[in-house]
Amino acid sequence: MPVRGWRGAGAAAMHSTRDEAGGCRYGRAIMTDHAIDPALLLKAETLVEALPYMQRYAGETFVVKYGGHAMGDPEAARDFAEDVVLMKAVGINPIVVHGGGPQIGAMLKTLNVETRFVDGLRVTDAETARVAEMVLSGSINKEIVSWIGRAGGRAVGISGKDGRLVTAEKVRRTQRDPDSNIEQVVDLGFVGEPSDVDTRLIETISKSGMIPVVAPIGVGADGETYNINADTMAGAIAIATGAARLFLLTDVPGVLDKQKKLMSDLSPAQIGTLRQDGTISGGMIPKLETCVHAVEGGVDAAVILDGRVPHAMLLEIFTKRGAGTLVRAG
Ligand SMILES: Nc1ncnc2c1ncn2[C@@H]1O[C@H](COP(=O)(O)OP(=O)(O)O)[C@@H](O)[C@H]1O
Ligand SMILES: CC(=O)N[C@@H](CCC(=O)OP(=O)(O)O)C(=O)O
Repeated sequence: MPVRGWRGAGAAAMHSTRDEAGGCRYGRAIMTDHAIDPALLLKAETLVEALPYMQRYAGETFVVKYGGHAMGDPEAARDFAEDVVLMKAVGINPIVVHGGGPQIGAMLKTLNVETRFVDGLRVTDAETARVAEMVLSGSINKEIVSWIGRAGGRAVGISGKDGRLVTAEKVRRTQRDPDSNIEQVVDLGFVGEPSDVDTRLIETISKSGMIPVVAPIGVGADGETYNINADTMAGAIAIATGAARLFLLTDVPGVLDKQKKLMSDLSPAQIGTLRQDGTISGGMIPKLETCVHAVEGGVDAAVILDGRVPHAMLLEIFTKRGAGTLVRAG
């Protein structure tokens, strides 16, 4: 199945058929005696260009991860909410999973709690877990619900704890000591990874015409609260819901190579190399691990997109002018 308009043979065929049948509609219209505002005609063209994509994606689930770095600007948040509401209006089932790393960092700073990351994951003691849940499930989750409401949609804000959506287990990481070269276990505290996803609650919300907005907090087998990287959470939900797409919105144009040039397509094998040669670091590590996991788990494609670009998702889904880094299984 073609995954992007501008790379998909199917979409190209649809466009050429339309051109052969009707010529350029904009060109044809200005041949008449009635002058029609060209800007309006361009708008109509854009809608017609979107039609085959709307038809193709109706009924599909798209998981959208909205990163903390992409959230800062109110205009970007409004654009993001409009994109999600538009997707729902044309029959796609969007599920929003949000981050909030910078916002958790700011709150920890206010509270004078030190924080550090290992491979893009925040080391989380009991106090940090409490703050992370407060910021993610409390303020950020409800803010996104409000933005979607303002854009004319209906959203329900939940975390992985609700309806036991995400059961988590403790992440176990090892790191090689640079001096001794010995592999050592690193204790990240209450950092979890999804071990089970029960999709019933999000399916109920989606089927009722509403948009689920999920905070990346999970619950352990004994009821402990786990702080989960939001990319990891989004990937697990995308696999469990059989999503066709996973969008990861962040604050860079996509994955950049060592010369800072955008890498527009990546396979899981190439991603392994990027990690080994140090091209990717920090938050990009869990992001790309998630993309690999998702496409190997059945998601058609995962795309890392610049959330600062107005309507980045609409351009990616409904036009030939998508951008970002697209990951597909080998
Ligand atoms: N090769 C790379 N290309 C692009 N970004 C990279 C790369 N390596 C590391 N990064 C970092 O990854 C960050 C995105 O991850 P993260 O900070 O977790 O964002 P978010 O909060 O949106 O999930 C970028 O801002 C950038 O600093
Ligand atoms: C374990 C872990 O690192 N959890 C993340 C959860 C939020 C997140 O992932 O937010 P972004 O997507 O904005 O980075 C954290 O505490 O920052």
